[in-house]
Amino acid sequence: MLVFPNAKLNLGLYVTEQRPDGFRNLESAFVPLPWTDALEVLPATDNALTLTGIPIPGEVSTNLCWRAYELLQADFNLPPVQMHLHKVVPIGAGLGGGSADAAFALRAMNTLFDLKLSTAQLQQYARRLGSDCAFFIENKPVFAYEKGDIFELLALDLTGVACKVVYPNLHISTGEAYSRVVPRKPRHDLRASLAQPMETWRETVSNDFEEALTPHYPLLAEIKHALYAAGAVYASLSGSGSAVYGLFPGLEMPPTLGVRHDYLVWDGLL
Ligand SMILES: C[C@](O)(CO)[C@H](O)COP(=O)(O)OP(=O)(O)OC[C@H]1O[C@@H](n2ccc(N)nc2=O)[C@H](O)[C@@H]1O
Ligand SMILES: Nc1ncnc2c1ncn2[C@@H]1O[C@H](COP(=O)(O)OP(=O)(O)OP(=O)(O)O)[C@@H](O)[C@H]1O
Repeated sequence: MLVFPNAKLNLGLYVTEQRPDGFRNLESAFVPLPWTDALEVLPATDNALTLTGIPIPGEVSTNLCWRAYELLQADFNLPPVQMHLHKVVPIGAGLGGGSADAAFALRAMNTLFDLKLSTAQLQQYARRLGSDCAFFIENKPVFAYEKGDIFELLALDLTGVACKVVYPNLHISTGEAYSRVVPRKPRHDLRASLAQPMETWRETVSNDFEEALTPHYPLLAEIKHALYAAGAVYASLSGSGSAVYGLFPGLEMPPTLGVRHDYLVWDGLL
């Protein structure tokens, strides 16, 4: 079975509270971004995970696709699988790429082995693999809260909006990013702000990681500025970075951007 795990963008992100379990509560909106990896999962006689594309740090046995298999294997005594992951979405980008691989692996095995797990059950497994992971089970625009893994569906349709994502070849680890943010009350009601026209978001929809990380990584502000200068109606850091995106509603494709040629750029329609 061949699946294409897509990335996500965060529209607004408020880190609101330190939790007793060491994590933070947050409020954010997640939307799917059609920048994808490719993952093949096949029943096999021996277990294997092979990798191509962008190198993934760490042992293959710690890969989130593998950990997804092990979670289900422990409960359902699955046969061996052969998996191949072709990695395209940059890592440490705030795009949830690793989480998507894990969620799509869970979904693929649910189908392949006819496990009959419900959406809620798959989300429960996904939560054990990472805070972002559960989003990719339904993969629809949501308002997310608590650890970023409890959702309310959002009536926000950005389908067809031209988007540009710039990854400045800078790996920001999620843990490091959180350690730089001091939790505080949300500055705006995110759901109310997102219900207003996109032209207003620049003033009302912000990402707490952007303010905390920009003094350490000024290039994040430079990219955002370049996106606005090119005509973006809204631009922001995604998640804990380092990818910065711009939205260009009404265009068939985002304009070209004068950024460094070693930056990785994704252009397309949401
Ligand atoms: C920044 C976001 O991408 C926004 O969507 C997510 O909150 C990150 O989710 P993720 O990459 O799946 O993160 P996890 O693998 O669950 O956690 C990595 C590390 O980030 C911190 N972390 C993560 C999520 C959260 N709600 N609070 C945290 O403090 C913790 O230090 C944790 O050890
Ligand atoms: N399939 C995978 N793809 C990417 N990273 C993986 C994968 N499996 C395990 N990892 C580990 O997860 C780490 C990446 O997590 P990180 O949270 O920084 O990035 P991400 O999942 O790409 O996106 P985000 O920054 O939104 O969480 C890597 O350093 C790698 O060791």
